[in-house]
Amino acid sequence: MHRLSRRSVSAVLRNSGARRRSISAPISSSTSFTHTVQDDDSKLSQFSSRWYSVSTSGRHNASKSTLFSPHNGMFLGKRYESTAAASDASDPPVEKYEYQAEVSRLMDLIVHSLYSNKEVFLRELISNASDALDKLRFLSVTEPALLKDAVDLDIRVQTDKDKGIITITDTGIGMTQQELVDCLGTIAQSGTAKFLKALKDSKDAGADNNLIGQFGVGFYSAFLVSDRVVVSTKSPKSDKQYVWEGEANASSYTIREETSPEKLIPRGTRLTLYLKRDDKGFAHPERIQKLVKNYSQFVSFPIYTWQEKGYTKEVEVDEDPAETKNDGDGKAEKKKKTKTVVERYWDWELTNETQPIWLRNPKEVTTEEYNEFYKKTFNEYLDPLASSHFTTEGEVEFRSILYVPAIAPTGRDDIINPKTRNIRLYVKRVFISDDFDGELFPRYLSFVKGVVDSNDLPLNVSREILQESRIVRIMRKRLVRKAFDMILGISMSENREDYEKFWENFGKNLKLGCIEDRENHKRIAPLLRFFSSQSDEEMISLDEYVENMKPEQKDIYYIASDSLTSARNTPFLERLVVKDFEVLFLVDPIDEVAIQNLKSYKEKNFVDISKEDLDLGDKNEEKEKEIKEEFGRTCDWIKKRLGDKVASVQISNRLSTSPCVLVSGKFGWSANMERLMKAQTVGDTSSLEFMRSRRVFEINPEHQIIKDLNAAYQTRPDDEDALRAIDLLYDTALISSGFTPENPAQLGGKIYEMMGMALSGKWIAPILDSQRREMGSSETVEAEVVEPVEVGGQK
Ligand SMILES: Nc1ncnc2c1ncn2[C@@H]1O[C@H](COP(=O)(O)OP(=O)(O)OP(=O)(O)O)[C@@H](O)[C@H]1O
Repeated sequence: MHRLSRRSVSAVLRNSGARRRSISAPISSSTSFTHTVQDDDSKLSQFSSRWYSVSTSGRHNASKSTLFSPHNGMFLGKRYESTAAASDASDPPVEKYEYQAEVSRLMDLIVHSLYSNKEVFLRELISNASDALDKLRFLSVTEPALLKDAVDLDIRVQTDKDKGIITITDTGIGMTQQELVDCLGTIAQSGTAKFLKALKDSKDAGADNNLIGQFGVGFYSAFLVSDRVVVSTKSPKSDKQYVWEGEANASSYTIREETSPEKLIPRGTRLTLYLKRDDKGFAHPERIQKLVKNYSQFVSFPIYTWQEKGYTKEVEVDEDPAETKNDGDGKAEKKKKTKTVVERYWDWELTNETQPIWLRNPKEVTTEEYNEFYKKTFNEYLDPLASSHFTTEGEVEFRSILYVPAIAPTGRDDIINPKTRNIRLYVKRVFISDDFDGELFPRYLSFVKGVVDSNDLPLNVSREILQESRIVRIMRKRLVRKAFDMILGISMSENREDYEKFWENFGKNLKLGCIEDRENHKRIAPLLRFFSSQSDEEMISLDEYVENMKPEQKDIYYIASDSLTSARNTPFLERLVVKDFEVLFLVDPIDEVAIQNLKSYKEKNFVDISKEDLDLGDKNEEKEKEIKEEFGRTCDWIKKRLGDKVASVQISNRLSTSPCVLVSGKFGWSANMERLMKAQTVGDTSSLEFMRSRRVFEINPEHQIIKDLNAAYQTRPDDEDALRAIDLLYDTALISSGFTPENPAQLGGKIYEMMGMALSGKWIAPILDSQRREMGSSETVEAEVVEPVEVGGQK
């Protein structure tokens, strides 16, 4: 589908007279009358005072007239008809025009500002040339006669380093006399106008940005490096060729007809830049070649640069009479001598790749070519894991090749650094930028590399434009979708190792995506991988988990832990293992938050098995009632002893071998989360305290210790040993459930105390007995009972 290029659109805008001054009389000719201009545009008015002062200065003995566009009456500038030119009857008249006030201002800025990135001038001018060729190509579809001159569509850059001149010639659409005035004397709603606005804003904000580097300023960037610019142009719409001439610092320009036969061109535009003294270095052929390669490598028309070449050849050299041999017959044998010389000549050299790989038909590009392009463009030494080449059409059109690198950059910080320069944006094959901050890809996908070439964005797209543009938002959506398709492709590859490699390098990014990109949960979830209670050596996908679910299983279970070993051994697993329910092991600190953000997968909720109210689908209400009757009061007794340390004490349905476990509140933090939060908390710990008080102490009524405690409550509820056993049970459950004890030394003390009680002279008593027997005494010697040690003020 053919589309009008952005520049044609900007020309339309320019001609529409939007934001122009109001004109109060009908206009019949472009030059016929003077007119009072009223500036009702506040933005323009800041420049207009200069305009009026210039227009009334009248340096020349010239007749003045105000120019309006014949198409729409738009104000274009003022024209002086030079009397000097008119005096020579053989020369066509040179017409002198004032720049529109904004152009003067812009040129003034360009000339008087010290911009470091001057070299962008070439990119801008080549891009104008490429646009002119695009426009011609587009129009020739309906008007084939436009191509009747049979000249190739190309761009040629010639340099004269001695004189400091650069000539850029294209065979594009050219400009008529009127277009020269419209286009090179005025600024409409183009990027250049935005540039001026941004410049004003940045000045207001006190910033001194290198705005030309960011924006480009179209044609006027020629004055970054030139004192004088001559534009000689021939439009197929006109029989005549016109020459526009402007100087840096001047407030006016001239237009005349080209009459020298040797300067006539069949079609297109020739720009001659007379470089400033300090910028003559740009006229070195090698430098120009380098700039073309750097900035305009993928312009879709051939760009030739004028280069010196050489070839070697053998030439005969004058023979030395001393070396002439006599063959004995008296005849002298002439010995021919040659030498190798380098013959130098100048010729055009193709300097860009005319067909960027992304413009080619994907069916015709080999994997090797994609990989080569990737390595060359991104300075990579490994082939990518995957690539995707696509075109989008419709609302927004762009072409792109995306890649998933084989490895993550070294230094983990880089992984979620959006400023990775991984996406190179082109607008109509002109390289625009690779310096993005999440505009084209969310930061969690910033590892994806690639090129994006849009026809819909303005060439001088700035970060601000990118952030605000609806086009960019649509592009971003599509790019993200394509990136996911590409990753899904790796995950479905027969070679499981590929995805393992991907996961190892970029798994964290996808988990971050679960947290940051709700919109794409459906795309991210199938790509996640975890170890599980039934697969702790090979990670599984959520699909594999769901496939492996038992018929009576409703939810997807998980436990978050700091290591596989502790996940494997957690008491929370016990009943699930008995029931053969698989449990995901979330051992990466980010896992738990990621899963909590997902909430469910394929309509199955994620359930943390370390939290209150775990329902394993096997409730037996009668049995529960029975147990409650038997242990209910014991629970209350334990709660009384533990006080505020726990929210409640309940009978567990998740234990089989452990006596008890400490469960997090339904909406509280798991042990894992508590540990992570603790590591990050500085200062106020009130939320930690609160979460702690929400824990639930669950007891296993089948366990002997609990049965003993139940008996203790019924017989001697005040027994010190029983109460100490409750304390120790709590502390032990704290550790085995993954929490950190608040006072490890005190816990140590309690353990020693219990050990003392348990052993109570088990090995020493027989020794004492035998000693006594040896001494012949019949007295029984009491084994020394270890007294409880007081630790931290508590026995
Ligand atoms: N080589 C060329 N051939 C034909 N027309 C040209 C050429 N160079 C410039 N023009 C005309 O001059 C106009 C102004 O060019 P300029 O580069 O200043 O602005 P732009 O390309 O429209 O917008 P931007 O400010 O975004 O670059 C162009 O829109 C185009 O119509």
